[in-house]
Amino acid sequence: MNESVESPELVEGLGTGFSPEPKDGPLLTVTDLSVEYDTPSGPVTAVDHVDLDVGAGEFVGIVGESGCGKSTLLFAIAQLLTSPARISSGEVIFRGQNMVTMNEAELAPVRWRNMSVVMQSAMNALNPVKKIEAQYADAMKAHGVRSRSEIRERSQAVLELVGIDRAHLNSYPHQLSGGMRQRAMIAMALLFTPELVIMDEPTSALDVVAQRSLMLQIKELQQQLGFAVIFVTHDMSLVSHFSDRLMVMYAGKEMEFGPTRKVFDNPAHPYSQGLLDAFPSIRGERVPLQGIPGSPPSLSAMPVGCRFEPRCPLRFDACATVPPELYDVDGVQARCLLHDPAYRDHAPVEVAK
Ligand SMILES: Nc1ncnc2c1ncn2[C@@H]1O[C@H](COP(=O)(O)OP(=O)(O)OP(=O)(O)O)[C@@H](O)[C@H]1O
Repeated sequence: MNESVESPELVEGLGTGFSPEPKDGPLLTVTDLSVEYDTPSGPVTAVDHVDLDVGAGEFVGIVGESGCGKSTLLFAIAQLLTSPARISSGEVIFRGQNMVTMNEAELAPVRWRNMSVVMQSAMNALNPVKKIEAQYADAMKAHGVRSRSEIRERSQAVLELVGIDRAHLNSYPHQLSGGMRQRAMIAMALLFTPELVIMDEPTSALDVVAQRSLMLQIKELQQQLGFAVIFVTHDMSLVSHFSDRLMVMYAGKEMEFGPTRKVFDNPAHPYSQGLLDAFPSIRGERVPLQGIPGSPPSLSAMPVGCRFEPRCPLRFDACATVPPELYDVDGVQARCLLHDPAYRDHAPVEVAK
Protein backbone atom coordinates (compact mmCIF):
# COMPACT_ATOMS: atom_id res chain seq x y z
CA MET A 1 0.00 0.00 0.00
CA ASN A 2 1.06 3.56 -0.51
CA GLU A 3 2.12 5.13 2.70
CA SER A 4 2.42 8.74 1.59
CA VAL A 5 -0.73 9.72 -0.20
CA GLU A 6 -1.19 13.41 -0.89
CA SER A 7 -4.66 14.85 -0.62
CA PRO A 8 -6.20 15.16 -4.08
CA GLU A 9 -7.41 18.62 -3.07
CA LEU A 10 -3.85 19.66 -3.77
CA VAL A 11 -4.41 18.87 -7.41
CA GLU A 12 -5.99 21.96 -8.84
CA GLY A 13 -9.46 21.42 -10.23
CA LEU A 14 -9.93 17.97 -8.72
CA GLY A 15 -11.53 18.19 -5.36
CA THR A 16 -14.39 15.79 -4.90
CA GLY A 17 -15.25 12.15 -4.90
CA PHE A 18 -12.30 10.85 -2.93
CA SER A 19 -11.80 10.39 0.74
CA PRO A 20 -8.16 9.90 1.72
CA GLU A 21 -8.99 8.48 5.14
CA PRO A 22 -8.25 4.76 5.41
CA LYS A 23 -11.41 2.66 5.42
CA ASP A 24 -12.27 -0.29 7.60
CA GLY A 25 -11.50 -3.45 5.69
CA PRO A 26 -10.73 -3.80 2.01
CA LEU A 27 -12.15 -1.39 -0.56
CA LEU A 28 -13.16 -4.33 -2.74
CA THR A 29 -13.84 -7.92 -1.75
CA VAL A 30 -14.61 -10.44 -4.46
CA THR A 31 -15.80 -13.77 -3.09
CA ASP A 32 -16.45 -17.00 -4.97
CA LEU A 33 -16.98 -15.15 -8.25
CA SER A 34 -17.78 -17.29 -11.29
CA VAL A 35 -18.68 -16.23 -14.81
CA GLU A 36 -20.18 -18.46 -17.46
CA TYR A 37 -20.50 -17.92 -21.20
CA ASP A 38 -23.51 -19.54 -22.81
CA THR A 39 -22.39 -21.36 -25.95
CA PRO A 40 -24.36 -23.50 -28.43
CA SER A 41 -22.94 -26.61 -26.72
CA GLY A 42 -23.83 -25.42 -23.21
CA PRO A 43 -22.38 -23.04 -20.60
CA VAL A 44 -18.59 -22.82 -20.13
CA THR A 45 -16.94 -21.32 -17.05
CA ALA A 46 -14.38 -18.58 -17.82
CA VAL A 47 -13.93 -17.36 -14.22
CA ASP A 48 -14.17 -20.14 -11.69
CA HIS A 49 -14.85 -19.34 -8.01
CA VAL A 50 -12.27 -16.55 -7.73
CA ASP A 51 -11.57 -14.64 -4.50
CA LEU A 52 -9.81 -11.29 -4.54
CA ASP A 53 -9.52 -8.33 -2.20
CA VAL A 54 -8.10 -4.88 -2.89
CA GLY A 55 -7.25 -2.37 -0.18
CA ALA A 56 -7.70 1.41 -0.46
CA GLY A 57 -4.77 2.83 -2.44
CA GLU A 58 -3.41 -0.60 -3.31
CA PHE A 59 -2.08 -1.65 -6.75
CA VAL A 60 -3.01 -5.23 -7.60
CA GLY A 61 -1.73 -6.81 -10.81
CA ILE A 62 -3.51 -9.71 -12.51
CA VAL A 63 -1.37 -11.66 -14.97
CA GLY A 64 -1.84 -14.71 -17.15
CA GLU A 65 -1.78 -15.82 -20.75
CA SER A 66 -4.39 -14.79 -23.26
CA GLY A 67 -7.73 -16.46 -22.63
CA CYS A 68 -7.20 -17.23 -18.94
CA GLY A 69 -10.15 -15.05 -17.88
CA LYS A 70 -8.52 -11.77 -16.83
CA SER A 71 -10.77 -9.46 -18.84
CA THR A 72 -13.86 -11.48 -17.96
CA LEU A 73 -12.98 -11.10 -14.27
CA LEU A 74 -12.52 -7.32 -14.62
CA PHE A 75 -15.79 -6.95 -16.48
CA ALA A 76 -17.53 -9.04 -13.82
CA ILE A 77 -16.12 -6.83 -11.07
CA ALA A 78 -17.28 -3.67 -12.86
CA GLN A 79 -20.66 -5.26 -13.70
CA LEU A 80 -20.04 -4.62 -17.39
CA LEU A 81 -20.62 -8.16 -18.65
CA THR A 82 -23.09 -8.57 -21.45
CA SER A 83 -24.72 -11.66 -22.92
CA PRO A 84 -23.63 -14.44 -23.48
CA ALA A 85 -21.60 -13.86 -20.28
CA ARG A 86 -23.24 -13.92 -16.87
CA ILE A 87 -22.18 -14.12 -13.25
CA SER A 88 -23.15 -17.57 -12.02
CA SER A 89 -21.94 -17.27 -8.43
CA GLY A 90 -20.34 -14.93 -5.95
CA GLU A 91 -20.27 -11.43 -4.59
CA VAL A 92 -18.45 -8.21 -5.47
CA ILE A 93 -18.51 -6.04 -2.36
CA PHE A 94 -17.33 -2.53 -3.18
CA ARG A 95 -17.51 0.16 -0.51
CA GLY A 96 -19.74 -2.14 1.50
CA GLN A 97 -22.29 -2.82 -1.26
CA ASN A 98 -22.74 -5.99 -3.30
CA MET A 99 -22.50 -4.78 -6.89
CA VAL A 100 -23.78 -8.12 -8.24
CA THR A 101 -27.26 -7.50 -6.88
CA MET A 102 -27.42 -3.80 -7.80
CA ASN A 103 -29.50 -2.72 -10.79
CA GLU A 104 -28.32 -0.33 -13.51
CA ALA A 105 -29.83 2.71 -11.78
CA GLU A 106 -27.96 1.85 -8.59
CA LEU A 107 -24.71 1.10 -10.43
CA ALA A 108 -24.70 4.28 -12.52
CA PRO A 109 -23.59 6.68 -9.77
CA VAL A 110 -20.91 4.24 -8.56
CA ARG A 111 -19.31 3.79 -11.97
CA TRP A 112 -16.89 6.56 -12.83
CA ARG A 113 -17.41 8.41 -9.56
CA ASN A 114 -16.13 5.60 -7.33
CA MET A 115 -14.90 2.97 -9.77
CA SER A 116 -13.75 3.54 -13.32
CA VAL A 117 -12.48 1.29 -16.08
CA VAL A 118 -9.69 1.90 -18.60
CA MET A 119 -9.99 -0.37 -21.60
CA GLN A 120 -7.30 -2.06 -23.67
CA SER A 121 -7.45 0.28 -26.63
CA ALA A 122 -8.25 3.98 -26.54
CA MET A 123 -9.10 3.81 -30.23
CA ASN A 124 -12.03 1.55 -29.34
CA ALA A 125 -13.02 3.32 -26.14
CA LEU A 126 -12.84 6.94 -27.31
CA ASN A 127 -15.36 8.21 -29.81
CA PRO A 128 -13.33 8.96 -33.00
CA VAL A 129 -15.66 11.71 -34.20
CA LYS A 130 -15.81 13.75 -30.99
CA LYS A 131 -13.20 16.09 -29.59
CA ILE A 132 -11.65 15.09 -26.28
CA GLU A 133 -13.35 17.96 -24.46
CA ALA A 134 -16.80 16.92 -25.71
CA GLN A 135 -16.20 13.36 -24.55
CA TYR A 136 -15.15 14.49 -21.08
CA ALA A 137 -18.14 16.83 -20.97
CA ASP A 138 -20.54 14.00 -21.90
CA ALA A 139 -19.16 11.87 -19.09
CA MET A 140 -19.49 14.64 -16.54
CA LYS A 141 -22.98 15.66 -17.66
CA ALA A 142 -24.07 12.02 -17.37
CA HIS A 143 -23.01 12.25 -13.73
CA GLY A 144 -24.88 15.43 -13.00
CA VAL A 145 -22.13 18.05 -13.48
CA ARG A 146 -23.90 20.95 -15.16
CA SER A 147 -21.61 23.93 -14.68
CA ARG A 148 -19.69 24.68 -17.89
CA SER A 149 -16.85 26.25 -15.96
CA GLU A 150 -16.54 23.20 -13.71
CA ILE A 151 -16.56 20.90 -16.73
CA ARG A 152 -13.81 22.94 -18.40
CA GLU A 153 -11.75 23.23 -15.24
CA ARG A 154 -11.88 19.50 -14.51
CA SER A 155 -11.19 18.56 -18.12
CA GLN A 156 -8.09 20.74 -18.15
CA ALA A 157 -6.96 19.46 -14.77
CA VAL A 158 -7.18 15.76 -15.65
CA LEU A 159 -5.52 16.24 -19.03
CA GLU A 160 -2.63 18.14 -17.49
CA LEU A 161 -2.43 15.54 -14.76
CA VAL A 162 -1.48 12.95 -17.40
CA GLY A 163 1.02 15.33 -19.01
CA ILE A 164 -1.00 16.48 -22.00
CA ASP A 165 -1.31 20.17 -22.82
CA ARG A 166 -4.82 21.50 -22.24
CA ALA A 167 -4.89 22.69 -25.86
CA HIS A 168 -5.52 19.06 -26.84
CA LEU A 169 -9.00 19.23 -25.36
CA ASN A 170 -9.72 20.60 -28.78
CA SER A 171 -8.23 17.57 -30.55
CA TYR A 172 -9.90 14.51 -32.01
CA PRO A 173 -8.51 11.15 -30.82
CA HIS A 174 -6.79 10.48 -34.17
CA GLN A 175 -4.81 13.72 -33.79
CA LEU A 176 -3.06 12.28 -30.72
CA SER A 177 -0.26 9.70 -30.69
CA GLY A 178 -1.02 6.21 -29.37
CA GLY A 179 0.55 7.01 -26.00
CA MET A 180 -1.32 10.30 -25.73
CA ARG A 181 -4.62 8.60 -26.54
CA GLN A 182 -4.08 6.07 -23.76
CA ARG A 183 -3.23 8.96 -21.42
CA ALA A 184 -6.34 10.86 -22.50
CA MET A 185 -8.39 7.78 -21.72
CA ILE A 186 -6.78 7.39 -18.29
CA ALA A 187 -7.48 11.09 -17.68
CA MET A 188 -11.12 10.45 -18.51
CA ALA A 189 -11.22 7.65 -15.94
CA LEU A 190 -9.91 10.15 -13.36
CA LEU A 191 -12.54 12.84 -13.96
CA PHE A 192 -14.17 12.08 -10.62
CA THR A 193 -11.04 10.92 -8.77
CA PRO A 194 -12.46 7.43 -8.16
CA GLU A 195 -11.28 5.16 -5.37
CA LEU A 196 -10.69 2.24 -7.74
CA VAL A 197 -9.44 2.30 -11.33
CA ILE A 198 -9.66 -0.98 -13.21
CA MET A 199 -7.20 -1.20 -16.11
CA ASP A 200 -7.31 -3.85 -18.83
CA GLU A 201 -3.90 -3.91 -20.57
CA PRO A 202 -3.91 -0.12 -21.12
CA THR A 203 -0.33 -0.20 -22.40
CA SER A 204 -0.53 -3.22 -24.70
CA ALA A 205 -0.85 -1.25 -27.94
CA LEU A 206 2.28 0.82 -27.19
CA ASP A 207 5.95 0.26 -27.91
CA VAL A 208 8.15 -0.76 -24.99
CA VAL A 209 9.44 2.76 -24.27
CA ALA A 210 5.96 4.33 -24.30
CA GLN A 211 4.70 1.40 -22.25
CA ARG A 212 7.27 1.98 -19.54
CA SER A 213 6.64 5.72 -19.44
CA LEU A 214 2.87 5.21 -19.19
CA MET A 215 3.35 2.71 -16.36
CA LEU A 216 5.48 5.23 -14.47
CA GLN A 217 2.82 7.84 -14.97
CA ILE A 218 0.01 5.57 -13.79
CA LYS A 219 2.01 4.78 -10.64
CA GLU A 220 2.74 8.45 -10.04
CA LEU A 221 -0.93 9.39 -10.42
CA GLN A 222 -1.93 6.58 -8.13
CA GLN A 223 0.42 7.82 -5.43
CA GLN A 224 -0.63 11.41 -5.93
CA LEU A 225 -4.38 10.78 -5.89
CA GLY A 226 -4.45 7.66 -3.72
CA PHE A 227 -6.78 5.50 -5.82
CA ALA A 228 -6.50 1.71 -5.89
CA VAL A 229 -5.68 -0.04 -9.16
CA ILE A 230 -6.45 -3.46 -10.56
CA PHE A 231 -4.15 -3.84 -13.54
CA VAL A 232 -4.46 -6.71 -15.99
CA THR A 233 -1.60 -7.72 -18.26
CA HIS A 234 -0.16 -10.82 -19.88
CA ASP A 235 3.36 -9.43 -19.30
CA MET A 236 4.48 -10.25 -15.79
CA SER A 237 7.59 -8.08 -15.97
CA LEU A 238 5.46 -5.01 -16.70
CA VAL A 239 3.78 -5.00 -13.30
CA SER A 240 6.80 -6.20 -11.36
CA HIS A 241 7.88 -2.75 -10.23
CA PHE A 242 4.43 -1.23 -9.83
CA SER A 243 2.06 -3.62 -8.12
CA ASP A 244 1.82 -4.25 -4.39
CA ARG A 245 0.28 -7.67 -4.88
CA LEU A 246 0.02 -9.97 -7.85
CA MET A 247 -2.57 -12.54 -8.88
CA VAL A 248 -1.52 -15.14 -11.42
CA MET A 249 -4.55 -16.53 -13.28
CA TYR A 250 -4.77 -19.66 -15.37
CA ALA A 251 -7.80 -21.27 -16.97
CA GLY A 252 -10.23 -19.16 -14.95
CA LYS A 253 -8.63 -19.76 -11.55
CA GLU A 254 -6.17 -17.89 -9.38
CA MET A 255 -3.01 -20.02 -9.31
CA GLU A 256 -0.96 -17.74 -7.08
CA PHE A 257 -1.74 -14.56 -5.18
CA GLY A 258 0.54 -12.63 -2.90
CA PRO A 259 2.95 -9.73 -2.46
CA THR A 260 4.54 -9.01 -5.86
CA ARG A 261 8.08 -9.17 -4.54
CA LYS A 262 7.54 -12.62 -3.06
CA VAL A 263 5.88 -13.97 -6.20
CA PHE A 264 8.77 -12.65 -8.30
CA ASP A 265 11.61 -13.66 -6.04
CA ASN A 266 10.27 -17.07 -5.22
CA PRO A 267 7.30 -18.13 -7.37
CA ALA A 268 5.33 -20.80 -5.53
CA HIS A 269 3.53 -22.09 -8.62
CA PRO A 270 5.26 -23.64 -11.65
CA TYR A 271 2.95 -21.59 -13.89
CA SER A 272 4.17 -18.32 -12.32
CA GLN A 273 7.73 -19.51 -12.89
CA GLY A 274 6.86 -20.29 -16.52
CA LEU A 275 5.40 -16.80 -17.03
CA LEU A 276 8.47 -15.22 -15.47
CA ASP A 277 10.73 -17.16 -17.81
CA ALA A 278 8.62 -16.17 -20.81
CA PHE A 279 9.13 -12.41 -20.60
CA PRO A 280 12.29 -10.31 -20.63
CA SER A 281 12.87 -8.35 -17.46
CA ILE A 282 12.69 -4.56 -17.90
CA ARG A 283 15.87 -4.28 -15.88
CA GLY A 284 18.33 -6.97 -14.85
CA GLU A 285 20.57 -9.35 -16.69
CA ARG A 286 19.74 -10.78 -20.09
CA VAL A 287 18.77 -14.44 -19.97
CA PRO A 288 17.44 -16.70 -22.74
CA LEU A 289 13.63 -16.64 -22.78
CA GLN A 290 11.65 -19.84 -22.49
CA GLY A 291 8.02 -20.13 -23.45
CA ILE A 292 5.61 -22.46 -21.68
CA PRO A 293 5.13 -25.46 -23.99
CA GLY A 294 1.53 -26.21 -25.02
CA SER A 295 -1.47 -23.94 -24.60
CA PRO A 296 -4.17 -23.33 -21.97
CA PRO A 297 -7.01 -25.87 -21.91
CA SER A 298 -10.27 -25.31 -23.71
CA LEU A 299 -13.04 -24.12 -21.40
CA SER A 300 -15.15 -27.06 -22.51
CA ALA A 301 -12.46 -29.66 -21.70
CA MET A 302 -10.85 -28.69 -18.40
CA PRO A 303 -8.40 -31.19 -16.89
CA VAL A 304 -10.02 -32.84 -13.86
CA GLY A 305 -7.00 -32.37 -11.58
CA CYS A 306 -4.75 -29.32 -11.73
CA ARG A 307 -5.56 -27.26 -14.82
CA PHE A 308 -1.89 -26.64 -15.49
CA GLU A 309 -0.94 -30.32 -15.15
CA PRO A 310 -0.67 -31.11 -18.89
CA ARG A 311 1.98 -28.36 -19.28
CA CYS A 312 3.64 -28.51 -15.90
CA PRO A 313 7.34 -29.41 -15.72
CA LEU A 314 6.92 -30.49 -12.08
CA ARG A 315 3.78 -32.58 -12.39
CA PHE A 316 3.40 -35.92 -10.65
CA ASP A 317 0.69 -38.56 -10.79
CA ALA A 318 -1.81 -37.01 -8.35
CA CYS A 319 -1.82 -33.71 -10.31
CA ALA A 320 -3.87 -35.37 -13.06
CA THR A 321 -6.70 -36.32 -10.71
CA VAL A 322 -6.65 -34.11 -7.59
CA PRO A 323 -7.77 -30.47 -8.02
CA PRO A 324 -5.42 -28.46 -5.79
CA GLU A 325 -6.67 -26.01 -3.18
CA LEU A 326 -4.96 -22.71 -2.43
CA TYR A 327 -2.15 -23.39 0.01
CA ASP A 328 -0.42 -20.76 2.10
CA VAL A 329 3.28 -20.67 1.23
CA ASP A 330 5.08 -18.11 3.35
CA GLY A 331 2.33 -15.48 2.96
CA VAL A 332 1.57 -16.34 -0.67
CA GLN A 333 -1.44 -18.40 -1.76
CA ALA A 334 -0.55 -21.07 -4.32
CA ARG A 335 -2.83 -23.62 -5.98
CA CYS A 336 -0.32 -26.44 -6.37
CA LEU A 337 -0.12 -29.90 -4.83
CA LEU A 338 3.61 -29.45 -4.31
CA HIS A 339 2.56 -27.38 -1.29
CA ASP A 340 0.12 -29.95 0.07
CA PRO A 341 1.81 -31.68 3.03
CA ALA A 342 0.48 -35.00 1.70
CA TYR A 343 2.40 -34.61 -1.56
CA ARG A 344 5.21 -32.20 -0.74
CA ASP A 345 7.94 -34.81 -0.96
CA HIS A 346 6.62 -36.23 -4.18
CA ALA A 347 9.27 -36.60 -6.88
CA PRO A 348 8.19 -34.86 -10.09
CA VAL A 349 7.94 -37.19 -13.10
CA GLU A 350 10.02 -36.53 -16.20
CA VAL A 351 8.03 -34.41 -18.62
CA ALA A 352 7.74 -35.72 -22.17
CA LYS A 353 9.26 -33.29 -24.65
N1 LIG B 1 -18.55 -14.71 -26.05
C1 LIG B 1 -17.85 -15.76 -25.61
N2 LIG B 1 -18.35 -17.00 -25.70
C2 LIG B 1 -17.66 -18.07 -25.22
N3 LIG B 1 -16.45 -17.98 -24.63
C3 LIG B 1 -15.91 -16.75 -24.52
C4 LIG B 1 -16.57 -15.57 -25.00
N4 LIG B 1 -15.77 -14.50 -24.74
C5 LIG B 1 -14.68 -14.99 -24.13
N5 LIG B 1 -14.76 -16.33 -24.00
C6 LIG B 1 -13.77 -17.23 -23.40
O1 LIG B 1 -13.55 -16.85 -22.05
C7 LIG B 1 -12.19 -17.10 -21.70
C8 LIG B 1 -11.62 -15.92 -21.00
O2 LIG B 1 -11.50 -14.85 -21.93
P1 LIG B 1 -10.88 -13.45 -21.48
O3 LIG B 1 -10.99 -12.52 -22.63
O4 LIG B 1 -11.49 -13.05 -20.19
O5 LIG B 1 -9.36 -13.85 -21.23
P2 LIG B 1 -8.13 -12.88 -21.04
O6 LIG B 1 -7.25 -13.56 -20.07
O7 LIG B 1 -8.57 -11.52 -20.71
O8 LIG B 1 -7.48 -12.90 -22.48
P3 LIG B 1 -6.77 -11.67 -23.27
O9 LIG B 1 -5.48 -11.43 -22.56
O10 LIG B 1 -6.59 -12.26 -24.64
O11 LIG B 1 -7.71 -10.52 -23.24
C9 LIG B 1 -11.45 -17.47 -22.99
O12 LIG B 1 -11.26 -18.87 -23.02
C10 LIG B 1 -12.41 -17.06 -24.07
O13 LIG B 1 -12.30 -17.93 -25.19
